[in-house]
Amino acid sequence: MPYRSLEEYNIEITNEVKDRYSHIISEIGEDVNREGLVKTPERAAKAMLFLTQGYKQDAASVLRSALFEESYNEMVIVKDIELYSLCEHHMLPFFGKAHIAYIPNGQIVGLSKLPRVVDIFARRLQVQERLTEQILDCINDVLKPSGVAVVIEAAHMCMMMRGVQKQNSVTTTSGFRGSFQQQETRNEFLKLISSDLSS
Ligand SMILES: Nc1nc2c(ncn2[C@@H]2O[C@H](COP(=O)(O)OP(=O)(O)OP(=O)(O)O)[C@@H](O)[C@H]2O)c(=O)[nH]1
Ligand SMILES: [Zn+2]
Repeated sequence: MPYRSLEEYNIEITNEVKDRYSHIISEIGEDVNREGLVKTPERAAKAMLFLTQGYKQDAASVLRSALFEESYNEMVIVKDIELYSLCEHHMLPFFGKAHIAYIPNGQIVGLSKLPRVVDIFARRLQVQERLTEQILDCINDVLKPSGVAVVIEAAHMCMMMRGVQKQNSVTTTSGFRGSFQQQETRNEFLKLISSDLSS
């Protein structure tokens, strides 16, 4: 296969996806040549490729890029990280918040890298359970902390706009490794993520 630059590759993929969106728009009974829809297949293709860009990103190397040796060994919590993902069953959004904690074991990570890891795994076709575990495992494998915990609370559009049509249900998933498997540590984390410092 001839060499293609990343830019050429992206243009090619965008065009492929765009053609398929054109077809879908026709199939649902719309006129793809109508003024408001002329650019829609391209916009939709770019949006879908943006929302699934996580396949091309390596969460572990993002974490590895900002590790610092420190003796701090208390709980570090980054809570209320907003997330947007796509459910793999309907390709409809699910969205909400992730809360992450870890207890360092000789090294800390740049704080911004935790939300970056959330985005990398969220920007794929997902189920909430696997998303939770992938974030957890990635942090555990790279930081090798004394413990790590992840809680995700999310609303699923496939349960709101269609199907069972429940507007207010929120799904919570969680995962705990190392010292978070102890009741006391886990409870401290759960208490801290449910507290609102501004009130
Ligand atoms: N466990 C889990 N299920 C999910 C997630 N996102 C969507 N689902 C569910 O995936 C299931 C797919 O079930 P199916 O019966 O094959 O699909 P369906 O006929 O469209 O189901 P309904 O949504 O009940 O209409 C549904 O129950 C969805 O609610 C997720 O992140 N985790
Ligand atoms: Zn779904």
